[in-house]
Amino acid sequence: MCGISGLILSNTKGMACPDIFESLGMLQHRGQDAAGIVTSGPNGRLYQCKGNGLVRDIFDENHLRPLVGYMGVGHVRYPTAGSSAHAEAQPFYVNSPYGLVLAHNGNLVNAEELRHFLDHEAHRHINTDSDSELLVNILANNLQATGKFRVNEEDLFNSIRDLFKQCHGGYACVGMITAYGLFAFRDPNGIRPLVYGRRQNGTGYDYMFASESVVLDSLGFTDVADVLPGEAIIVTKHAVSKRHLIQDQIFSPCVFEYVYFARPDSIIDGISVYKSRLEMGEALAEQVLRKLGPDNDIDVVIPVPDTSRVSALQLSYKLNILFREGFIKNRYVGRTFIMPGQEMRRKSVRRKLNAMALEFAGKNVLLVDDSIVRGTTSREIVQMARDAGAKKVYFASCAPPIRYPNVYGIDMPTSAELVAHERTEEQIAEAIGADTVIYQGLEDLVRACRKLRPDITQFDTSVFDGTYVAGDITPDYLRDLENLRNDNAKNGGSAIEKAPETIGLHNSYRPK
Ligand SMILES: O=P(O)(O)OC[C@H]1O[C@H](OP(=O)(O)OP(=O)(O)O)[C@H](O)[C@@H]1O
Ligand SMILES: NC(=O)CC[C@H](N)C(=O)O
Ligand SMILES: [Mg+2]
Repeated sequence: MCGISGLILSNTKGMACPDIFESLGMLQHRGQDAAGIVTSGPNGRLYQCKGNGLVRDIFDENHLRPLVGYMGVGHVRYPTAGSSAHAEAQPFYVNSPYGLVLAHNGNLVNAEELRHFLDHEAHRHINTDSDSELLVNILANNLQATGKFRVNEEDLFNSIRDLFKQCHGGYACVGMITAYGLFAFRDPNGIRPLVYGRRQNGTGYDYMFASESVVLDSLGFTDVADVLPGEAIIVTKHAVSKRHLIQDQIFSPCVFEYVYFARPDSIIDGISVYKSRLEMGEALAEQVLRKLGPDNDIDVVIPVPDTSRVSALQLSYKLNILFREGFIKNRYVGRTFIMPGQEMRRKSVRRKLNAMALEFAGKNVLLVDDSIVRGTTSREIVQMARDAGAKKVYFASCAPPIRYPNVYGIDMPTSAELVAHERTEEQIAEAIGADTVIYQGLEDLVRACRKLRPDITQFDTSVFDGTYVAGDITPDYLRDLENLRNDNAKNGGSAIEKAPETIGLHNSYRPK
């Protein structure tokens, strides 16, 4: 689940890069593998800095100063296609036509078909295995077909409309065309989130797009709204234009944004992530009562930091059982689920969380997490609770059992890696070492999210029910994906994939 942002200032002599840099820091929880910024400076020159690492690893003052220009695009990456190579760090650039830059959050499910088309029919060279490079080339090819010397609004809208028909899957994108303007669009099902807002600056307005509203709040943008599914927005020095380009798809935002990905202080598609998590806690409390009964023997409710905190607090309130922070999080260790490789994820849980014996010794504890995916966290956590002296360990999850791969931008390509795959709740409890597991029901989860937007009739819930809203997801497709992206396959990257340099634009990043 990458994070994207784009900014165009009203003052064409200003520098967009400091705010884009700030935005990436606020989106870091969406991708920890790579970060990048491309700006459009004087005389239509593009400047980029991108590479593998956290935002703070990639950018310092020396890297930011050369990123001149009043307009730019930023990205933090969590790979879901291709590899973690430097060359796949975003934003992506293609020179023809016009000088085009794109940052992508999501995942395409017809990448092979697009790759074939770009090779055989469009005759475009694709230099990496990234699906985002395909996306930017499809857009470039559509623009090229207009045959115009300079881009205009109508041609850009038409090219994006065609892209909506060609590209299947999840994609929220922010891009720019040199010396022209910034643009953004969101896939016809609106699977991945994207918001925008404006900020008064002298006599004009700055415009910013971002994956999450927290960016816009913090940087002083107002009039925040969602880019709608199938909508494209173009912002130039002179005008802001919106167009709804495709209407026949069912809006299906990803429910996992509310469960785990997004920051609680973001509002996505009109739904406060924080409030949805309170609702999840409330509904999960009912499940606990159903499974363990009102006369249960739970002594204390303990959240698994960080994401589950909001829900766990509400659950304990509803159950009228003491809430305690039994696990202390090392604030310098990032999110474990989005780390590459199982060994790294497993070790990180121990480095990240430490159990305080005084909250566990001799007690029956109910641990609450937002989700159980591979079971990496829960397995370690349950053992840590037992080592700290817990008598019984119940484990409750704010999300239902995750049994199916994700194909729209969450790196869960392999059902066999999921702890709930082909296991009953009893078997899951055994696998993670808990006395009992308690899961949220899918209907309750959807209800928790819909409460503030009852008009959203459908969410992408594919990881829970195997129903895929976009693209033709056949068993063969899932089998190929599994072979390509299971943990073992990913660990065998080639020397070229790991090469430190990217080709293309002047790159101010130098590995330290
Ligand atoms: O079953 P698993 O494969 O372990 O995945 C699920 C866990 O991973 C996530 O935590 P993460 O550490 O990524 O982020 P957080 O600090 O925001 O909770 C999530 O919140 C669960 O705790
Ligand atoms: N998580 C994402 O949004 C990933 C974007 C894109 N598929 C990549 O792998 O770079
Ligand atoms: Mg967690």
